[in-house]
Amino acid sequence: MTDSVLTELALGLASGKVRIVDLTATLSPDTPILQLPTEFGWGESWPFSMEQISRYDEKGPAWYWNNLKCGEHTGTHFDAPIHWVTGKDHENHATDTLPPERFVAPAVVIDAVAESAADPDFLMSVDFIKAWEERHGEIPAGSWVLYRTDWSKKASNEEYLNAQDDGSHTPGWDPATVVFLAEERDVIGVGVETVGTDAGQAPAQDPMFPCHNLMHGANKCGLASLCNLDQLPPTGAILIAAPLKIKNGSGSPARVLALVPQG
Ligand SMILES: O=C(O)C(=O)c1ccccc1S
Ligand SMILES: [Mn+2]
Repeated sequence: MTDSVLTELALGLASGKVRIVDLTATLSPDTPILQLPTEFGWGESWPFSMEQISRYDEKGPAWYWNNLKCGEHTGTHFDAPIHWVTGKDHENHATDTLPPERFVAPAVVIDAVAESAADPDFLMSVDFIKAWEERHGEIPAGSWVLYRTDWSKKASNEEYLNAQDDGSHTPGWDPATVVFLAEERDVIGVGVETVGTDAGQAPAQDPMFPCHNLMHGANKCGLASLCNLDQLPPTGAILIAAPLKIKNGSGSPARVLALVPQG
């Protein structure tokens, strides 16, 4: 009798034929957060903070716990379609109403490390995607598209945010690429290593913040501040990425894992 597919998965995990890769950055008060232009409420989204309630002491003799405070879009996090005005009218578009089927899905990884190292304002084009598809096949519908830049390996928050007088300079998307992925390839959404799914110079793009505008407008999702994408194959990984089930939430910090076939 053939084993069920989940039995096969369990055997694969036990044997190491399926490896689990953690794509999540550690969440701490040092976690870098998005720097928006001052006219867009910069500073209203708080850095992550923890306030100890007790640690096996007079306030809690047998327990250790903390209060947490942060914005929804902090650290490695999930963007729901409700996050953007263009996604506001979709159904089941918030963190508590998104279908759970969106939280486990295949992922492809597009390597733009060299391009984004050469130009921090690199915008991934449709031609760049199509050249990738020539090598790896068409991006399957229902996949996450992960944008590998190795940005998560930057030595400091300053280098990671790469803020200059005219804002941050970090890679992102040509608007046409977002439309192509959302409409021609029907992806679940895109994931990036940078602090947000859009380029640092996205406020000056047309439309402003095109990945948020067009991806959430198409009822798609986003993942930001991912790490370890260098440990994933171009195709074949399965992503487990779920937001906290926050009522009417626009997003939330998430633990993002990849199941990667070995050998
Ligand atoms: O979703 C985010 O984390 C994000 O990048 C963002 C949040 C709010 C406003 C603009 C942006 S660009
Ligand atoms: Mn976000």
